[in-house]
Parts: sequence; structure tokens; C-alpha cells
Amino acid sequence: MQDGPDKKSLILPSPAKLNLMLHILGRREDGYHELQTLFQFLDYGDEMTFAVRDDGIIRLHTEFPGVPHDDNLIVKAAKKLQAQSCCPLGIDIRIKKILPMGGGIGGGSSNAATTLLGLNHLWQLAWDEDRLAALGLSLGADVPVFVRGHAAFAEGIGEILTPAAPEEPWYLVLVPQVSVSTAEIFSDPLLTRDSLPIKVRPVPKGNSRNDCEAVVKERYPEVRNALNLLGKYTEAKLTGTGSCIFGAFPNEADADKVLHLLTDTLTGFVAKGSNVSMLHRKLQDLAKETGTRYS
Ligand SMILES: C[C@@](CO)(OP(=O)(O)O)[C@H](O)COP(=O)(O)OP(=O)(O)OC[C@H]1O[C@@H](n2ccc(N)nc2=O)[C@H](O)[C@@H]1O
Ligand SMILES: Nc1ncnc2c1ncn2[C@@H]1O[C@H](COP(=O)(O)OP(=O)(O)O)[C@@H](O)[C@H]1O
Repeated sequence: MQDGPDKKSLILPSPAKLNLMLHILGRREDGYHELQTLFQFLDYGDEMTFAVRDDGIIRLHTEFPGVPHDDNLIVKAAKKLQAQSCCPLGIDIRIKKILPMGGGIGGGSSNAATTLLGLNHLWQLAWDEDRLAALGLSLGADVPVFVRGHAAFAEGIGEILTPAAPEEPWYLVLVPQVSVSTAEIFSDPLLTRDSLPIKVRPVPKGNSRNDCEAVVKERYPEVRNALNLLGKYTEAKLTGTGSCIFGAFPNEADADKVLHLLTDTLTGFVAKGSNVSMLHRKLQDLAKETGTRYS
């Protein structure tokens, strides 16, 4: 990470996540679903640049097609943190966006978490991780895991996190050219919502299914096609509510080989699974350099 020469700017990564399994146990009265899911990060993601402003203005300079400035989770995260901390400072934010939107790899949630951690550092708020995760949860069910930065078994609506240590293979992630709305999948009457809770940790083998997969496959032929094609080489699974599909490989070269065999019809990328997010690895490096805490 490059702390700017004036210590008022910062470049941070905003990694993707995978759901290595996802079981739906039921639906709460507020419409949210009780889940059990295993989150792991990828060493692959967006790059965000932050520069402090003295005038209190929060501005995201990168345009997102279809997402108005004030609806962007980056801006929402910055504004909430500013309001709750009564911070008089503002921020200029730019992002190199490579994560597909609506892909089930958590780009929006990750961007929100990177914003919270970056601003906590630059605005010198000294909020602890619990407080940042609670604010994150008010932005989206997936934000807390990115704030905490450790692979985790998640329960509740995704916010009750127990650190986990799954294997860290290389993944081939296929990106079907469709954006899947999480709310749309969770409101489908055909979604199964009756998985029995897993009570043993770590998650026993044979529990890696994603309960959203059947509904997403039915609604999106592009996703069905990607599952079928990758399934010829390895176990292929949906992450989150899709649209991305992933499969594990023992090394980068094997994953690359299959990616090249599929690129005639599909796009995708290869990335290493990681139980400590690359954002947190960068923040730890920064803390060492400056002798400060980062949250
Ligand atoms: C289910 C997951 C698995 O990672 O799907 P993906 O979004 O990653 O695909 C996530 O927890 C999603 O988290 P996130 O994307 O932050 O969800 P939110 O913005 O909080 O919710 C979007 C919508 O999804 C539904 N929703 C979300 C989470 C949940 N446990 N139950 C739900 O029913 C609700 O209808 C909600 O309005
Ligand atoms: N910074 C952001 N990055 C991505 N999507 C965002 C962002 N802010 C708001 N969104 C909205 O959130 C939706 C879900 O985005 P994303 O988190 O990338 O998908 P998923 O939850 O499927 O992984 C997008 O389709 C977009 O409308």
C-alpha cells in the first residue's frame, strides 16, 4: 500500500469473496433469510484510492453504469461513517472496478468495507472492528465479513461470524454476462428454505451445495451453461445468488488451462483463495510501517 507522501491519501484493495457452500434454513418475519454459509476471499478485486478533503465533501469520482452517485455503497458507507463519527473531514474516492456487479462475489459489499476501513484510518477515528462491522451490517448482510477480513462460517442473515480455515486452492471463476439481483432470487417461491442446520464445525464434507443454485439455473440459461461447461473439468458451484460459477484446482496452471479451453464462449479469471483478505494484509503492513493500529 502506498500511503500518500502527505499521509492524507491511501490506495487499498477491495477483494472478492466466494460462498463455498450456502444453505437456507428459513425466512424471518422481516423477509430476510436465515443462512449458513462459508465465506472465503479471493486474491482478486478492485483497487480504491482515497484522498482526504478538508471541506467535508464526500465525492466518488468514478461513474458506475446504472448506479447513481448517492446510491453507491461506497458513498453510503462514507456518509454514514462521517455522520456517526461527527467527522468534519471529507474524501475524494476513485476506483478501478474489475469485479462484475451482481456476480455473487460481493463487489459492492467489499467496496463498502474497504471504504469504512480506509476512512477509519485516514480520518483517524480509531473505531474498533465491532463498531465498523455493525455499521457495515446496516449497509448490507455481506459487509461485516469484509470488515473483519477473515474467512468465516456465517449464520443468522450472514452477520454471525465464526472464523474458519478452509483449504486455499486456486479457483477458476466464470462470469456469465448477466447480473443477478439477490432480492429477486430470495423472493422466488420455488427457493428451498428448509435445510437443516449444520451443528458440527468445520462443515463436514458433502455439505458444499448452494441452495440458490436450482432457482438461478432455472432463471438464467447463461448460468446453467457455465455450470455445465466447468462441471466437465471439476465440481462447479454457484457463489452467493450468482451469477458467477467457480471450481477449485490444485494449482494456478491447471486452472489457467481450463480457463483457456472455455474462453471461446465464456469470460472468467483465475485467483487464489485466501483466508485473510488482501485488504487486511495491506492494512497490517501499513500498521507495521507507521507503528499505528489500523482499526
Ligand atoms: C446471500 C448472499 C451470500 O453472500 O448473496 P450475494 O449477494 O453474495 O449473492 C449475501 O448474504 C447477500 O448479502 P447482500 O448482498 O449484502 O444483501 P443485502 O443487500 O443485505 O440484501 C439484498 C436483498 O437480499 C435478500 N436477503 C439478503 C440476505 C439474507 N440473508 N436474506 C435475504 O433475504 C433481501 O431481500 C434483501 O433485500
Ligand atoms: N460499489 C458498488 N459496487 C458494485 N455494486 C454496487 C455498488 N454500489 C451499489 N451497487 C449495487 O449493488 C448491486 C449488487 O452488487 P454486487 O455487490 O457487486 O453484487 P453481489 O451482491 O451479487 O456480489 C449492483 O448491481 C449495484 O446495483
